[in-house]
Amino acid sequence: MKLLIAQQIQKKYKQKIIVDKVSFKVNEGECVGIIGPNGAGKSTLLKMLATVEKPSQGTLRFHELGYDGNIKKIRKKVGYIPQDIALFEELTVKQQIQSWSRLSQGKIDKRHVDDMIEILRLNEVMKKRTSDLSGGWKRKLNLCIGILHKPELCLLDEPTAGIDIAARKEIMDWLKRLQQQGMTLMFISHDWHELRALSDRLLIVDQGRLLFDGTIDEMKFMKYDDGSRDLSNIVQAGLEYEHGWGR
Ligand SMILES: Nc1ncnc2c1ncn2[C@@H]1O[C@H](COP(=O)(O)OP(=O)(O)OP(=O)(O)O)[C@@H](O)[C@H]1O
Repeated sequence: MKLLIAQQIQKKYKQKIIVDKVSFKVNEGECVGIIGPNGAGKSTLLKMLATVEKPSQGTLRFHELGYDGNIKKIRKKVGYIPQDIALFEELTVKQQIQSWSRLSQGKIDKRHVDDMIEILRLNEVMKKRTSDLSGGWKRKLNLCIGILHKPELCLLDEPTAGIDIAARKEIMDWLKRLQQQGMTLMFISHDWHELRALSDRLLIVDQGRLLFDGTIDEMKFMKYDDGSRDLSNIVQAGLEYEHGWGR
């Protein structure tokens, strides 16, 4: 079953095209990785899917709901975790989770929340003030808060950026657990290990365009016809990571 359908979506800031007529579909329960060079338009694409930005052109549908006129309903079903961390710094972790749960428009499933707290090991820092947490802990807390309402689709912008290997593994395990529970995931990453471990499918974005939509295994048949060095390097790195095909 299709969960999300993007048709020819475009985003312009002033006259500059940031996302250029991108179309793709996401099935229920799928995990889609998004990769591309810096400034390619990945975050802007994710923001449109999250209803944070409105496409300048094109259409987005979530199940049978068009994004136009249904933003409130869609936000209940979609979780978005941006790179920036927006937390109440003066609250303890426990208060933070309680406050965001109260602010949530949907019903909170306590088991889901407890499960996230456990797997992200947030119970170790429950009494700490948010302002006293390290960057990695803040990121984990931010991730937990972004999907307190147990959305059907979770959109993550570089969920493991700038954190240590142990915490990264916890986040990966947590994402796998969410996927096993049936959540549909889309995540931006620059890390082939993560993309390989989590994604069923890959979207490669460059200069606002969708250059590839398929499995990592299908990627080895990809032809570069636009001479994009950055993209070739990204694909090359992926292939080298896989089996040394690119060497
Ligand atoms: N609100 C905005 N106004 C004007 N330009 C913007 C705005 N947001 C993003 N851009 C521009 O759009 C381009 C793509 O940005 P975006 O953050 O989507 O790229 P990205 O692929 O996520 O990059 P990175 O991997 O570095 O995070 C950049 O050139 C950026 O400067």
